[in-house]
Amino acid sequence: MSRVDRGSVQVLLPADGTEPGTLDPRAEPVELTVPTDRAGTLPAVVGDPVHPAVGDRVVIDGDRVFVAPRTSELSRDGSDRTSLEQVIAANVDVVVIVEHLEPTPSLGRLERMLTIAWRSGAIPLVVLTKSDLVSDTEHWVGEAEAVAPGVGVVAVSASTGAGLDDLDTALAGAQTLVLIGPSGAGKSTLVNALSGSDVMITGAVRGDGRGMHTTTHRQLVPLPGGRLLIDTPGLRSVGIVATEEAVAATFEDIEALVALCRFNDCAHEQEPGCAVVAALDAGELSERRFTSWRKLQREARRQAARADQRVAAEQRRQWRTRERSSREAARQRARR
Ligand SMILES: Nc1nc2c(ncn2[C@@H]2O[C@H](COP(=O)(O)OP(=O)(O)OP(=O)(O)O)[C@@H](O)[C@H]2O)c(=O)[nH]1
Ligand SMILES: [Zn+2]
Repeated sequence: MSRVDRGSVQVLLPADGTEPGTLDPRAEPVELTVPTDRAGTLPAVVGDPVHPAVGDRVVIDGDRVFVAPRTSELSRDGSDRTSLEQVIAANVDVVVIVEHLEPTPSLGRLERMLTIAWRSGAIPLVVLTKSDLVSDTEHWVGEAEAVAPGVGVVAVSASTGAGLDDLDTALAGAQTLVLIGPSGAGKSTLVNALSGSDVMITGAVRGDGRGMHTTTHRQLVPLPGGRLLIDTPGLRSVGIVATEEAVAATFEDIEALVALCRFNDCAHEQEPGCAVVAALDAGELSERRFTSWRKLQREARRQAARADQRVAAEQRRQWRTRERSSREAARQRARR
């Protein structure tokens, strides 16, 4: 699925003669517009109808289109009361976390983006950009590796081409990518470098006298080598949708310490036998990382509580509706 709009979605079909299930960027794929139902959903291969997202794969049976089960979901916090989370990209293999080396990278932001990535079910990869502008690239690669245990870290420069081969190697086997990162980190530049052409002329708006229309910008871009890049507007403003599990995955090192604390319910403050405080005292764990862990944990808990509240509110609403209709039914029975 290459584009999701209100009322319809665009599905890219492989051009004739290309391998089924792949999109060759040289062969112009066939685009199919599929209307959604009034609730904005499409039937799924398995289970309830789903709100389609860019990256969804479909199964076509005659003139019916079904959404295939997803391998991963990148979500943001739903803004309305009916959706707790809004899926903005589906079936992403690798979340490329883009952070600039100049200005100085933010390790806290890396941790935040790692939590988003782990939450999605995709594999994160950290890319430090603009290495041509700094002389301490190796230092920052080390820092990034320390905050991202088990995650690949690559430094690149789109200007000189340094590191682009390493990036290509690190992406081997990844079919569908998204790039997240702060504005100006060099995401669009990186995509153009990966694709060898300017594929990222995005968000163009055209006026034709009858109001403004955004030109059909493809939200899924086929890259050379059979890769797909998802670039939806929602991604640009992706807030954190954290869970405690995703935070734990991001701070694996601290979780390992927590397991060593003497008390199961250790708050890592004054307790005797606290392995976290011991690591802080020994300088093996930085205050910065400890504070960042605490902060993201608090956010995850707050989000879970908010989600619970919304579920409860929705249940109350459904209960009131049911109650009203059973009262109505009782009244009609009484009239007869
Ligand atoms: N020197 C240098 N400049 C770069 C490099 N990569 C990107 N830039 C510059 O950084 C600026 C921002 O790059 P973009 O690719 O537009 O950044 P972005 O992450 O897509 O930004 P948003 O679209 O705002 O999210 C541009 O002026 C680029 O030319 C690099 O490797 N080296
Ligand atoms: Zn402890």
